[in-house]
Amino acid sequence: MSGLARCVIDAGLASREAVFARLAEQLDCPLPANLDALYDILSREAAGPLEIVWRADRRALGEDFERILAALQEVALERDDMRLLDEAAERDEMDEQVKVLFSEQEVAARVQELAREIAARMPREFTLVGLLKGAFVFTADLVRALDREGCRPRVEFLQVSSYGTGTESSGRVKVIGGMPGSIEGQEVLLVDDIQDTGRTLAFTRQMLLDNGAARAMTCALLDKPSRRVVEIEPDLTGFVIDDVFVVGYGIDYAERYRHLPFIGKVEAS
Ligand SMILES: O=P(O)(O)OC[C@H]1O[C@H](OP(=O)(O)OP(=O)(O)O)[C@H](O)[C@@H]1O
Ligand SMILES: Nc1nc2[nH]cnc2c(=O)[nH]1
Repeated sequence: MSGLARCVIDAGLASREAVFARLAEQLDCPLPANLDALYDILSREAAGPLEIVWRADRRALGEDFERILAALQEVALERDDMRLLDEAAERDEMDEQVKVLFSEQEVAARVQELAREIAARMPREFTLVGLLKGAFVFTADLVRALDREGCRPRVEFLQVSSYGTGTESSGRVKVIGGMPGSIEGQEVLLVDDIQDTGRTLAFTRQMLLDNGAARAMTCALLDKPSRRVVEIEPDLTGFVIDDVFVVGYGIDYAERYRHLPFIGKVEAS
C-alpha cells in the first residue's frame, strides 16, 4: 500500500496516555483526550490507509488494554482502509490457561434438560431468538434438542452490543443486526449464552415486547447472579456460576475460544 500510516503499540507502553501519544505521533493526528475521542479521531480524522500493530502488554495497561483494543477494533470494522494486527493475542494465549468448567457431555445433557423444560412451557410452535455472537453454538444445539422434544421453533437471530467504544459500560445496548421479521402476537423464547449484569437480556426482552411479542420467555445457558446490576432473572437457566471468566461453546475472550466444544474458565498462569 502506498502512503501507509503505520503505528506500533509496543509492549513498553505502560499507560493510556503513552498509547494515545504514540498513535498521535505515528499516525500524524490530534492527541485524543479520552477513549471516545480516540474513536472519533481514528475513524474520521486520521488519514489512511492505516496499519496498527498491537503488541501492548496486558499487565502493564491493566483495564485500559481491553478498552483501547476494543476501540481500535471498532474503528477497524468501520474503516475499509485500516488493518489492525493483534500480535498481543498470540502471546497472551500462552499466558492463559483454560480449565474445563463444564465438559461437552455435561453441557449436552443440560441442554437436553432445558429443551424438555421449554417444551413443557411453550407451545409446539414458537419463535426462538438467539443473541449473537455468543449464543450461536448454544442456539444450534438447543433447536435440535427442542426438535427431539417435539417442538417446531422458527429461528431468528439478533446481534446486540453494549453501546460505546470500550469506555465504562454505559448500560446502553444497541442492536447491530438481524432484527427478526414480524413477531406481532407471537410467543418468543429469547436465548443467550450468559447473563451477567442483565443489561443485554433486559434490553432485548423489552425490545421484543415493544415490537408486539405476546410473551418473551428468557433462557440463559449460564448465569452469574452475583454480577447483576439490572433486576432480571432468566426464566430458564442452564448453570448458575460464580464470578469466574468463562469461554468456549460460543463464548469468547477477545474473539478467541468460541470454538471450544466445552465451557472453560480462564485462569492466568
Ligand atoms: O448481562 P450482560 O452484562 O449484558 O452480559 C451478557 C452479554 O455479554 C456477552 O456478549 P458480548 O457483548 O460479549 O458480545 P458477543 O455475544 O458478541 O460475544 C454475552 O454473550 C451476553 O450477551
Ligand atoms: N467471555 C465472557 N464474556 C462474558 N460476558 C459476561 N460475562 C462473561 C464471561 O464470563 N466471559
